[in-house]
Amino acid sequence: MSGAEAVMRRDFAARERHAPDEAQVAALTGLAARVRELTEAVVHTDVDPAEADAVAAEIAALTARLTAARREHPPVAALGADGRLRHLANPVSGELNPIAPPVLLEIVPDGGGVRAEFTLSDVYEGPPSFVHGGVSALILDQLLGAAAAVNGTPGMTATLELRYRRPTPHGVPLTAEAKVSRVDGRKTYVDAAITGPDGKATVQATAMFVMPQG
Ligand SMILES: CCCCC/C=C\C/C=C\C/C=C\C/C=C\CCCC(=O)SCCNC(=O)CCNC(=O)[C@H](O)C(C)(C)COP(=O)(O)OP(=O)(O)OC[C@H]1O[C@@H](n2cnc3c(N)ncnc32)[C@H](O)[C@@H]1OP(=O)(O)O
Repeated sequence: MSGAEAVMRRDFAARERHAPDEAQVAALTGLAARVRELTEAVVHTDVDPAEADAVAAEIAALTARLTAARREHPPVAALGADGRLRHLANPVSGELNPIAPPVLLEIVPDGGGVRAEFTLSDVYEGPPSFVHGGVSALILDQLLGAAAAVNGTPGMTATLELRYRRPTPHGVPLTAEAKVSRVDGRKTYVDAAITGPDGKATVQATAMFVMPQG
């Protein structure tokens, strides 16, 4: 067993024992949604410095309340009741993670890979009016990895190649799709793209995932 695999297995087992129940997931999903609204409000606010200081003090108090009962690790990915992989704390798909848009993935039937429909707010802006290229890479890495996992050949991202064809607009519906093209032993090759509302690809990606030895 490789070092990375041993660490992941040990970590996974520790987190599985402390998975949140459904009532807690529902409440924390609502909490994360409010924090996303807070992030957007912080990015756009034009309040004066005294008001910003007063709000910061209130937020610090709220953070202390949440920290009163703290998990050692974020919740682990788990199989949901519908048989889908739920990445509750994932920075792309995690409904409990305020930094995730979230981009919720659907499995395309009959080996069609995975897809997602989502809209990114200007919190994710890079160039004016457009999505940050690193955010597009993050989302694509998640879709590519999920397609490899859904194919039954999960792995760690070993290579990720991106082609930025057109700027990706924020504030409009986007689609992303990923599908396995080839499996060669422990290596899985996957293609993906983000498509704008006009149906044209804005970013195309190819990745290779390697299942750690053992
Ligand atoms: C318990 C294990 C679970 C592992 C699976 C993990 C997750 C799957 C579960 C659910 C996934 C669901 C959704 C997906 C969600 C998110 C996706 C995001 C994924 C990430 O965000 S992940 C973080 C970024 N990622 C890393 O942090 C990787 C760091 N790295 C390593 O952990 C090792 O480096 C590793 C494992 C990559 C290889 O390690 P290794 O020891 O197994 O490799 P080894 O040397 O045996 O090579 C075997 C053959 O692959 C070729 N090869 C290897 N590496 C290559 C490279 N980079 N470029 C070109 N070729 C490469 C060799 O050339 C050889 O090829 P050949 O057989 O032809 O000679």
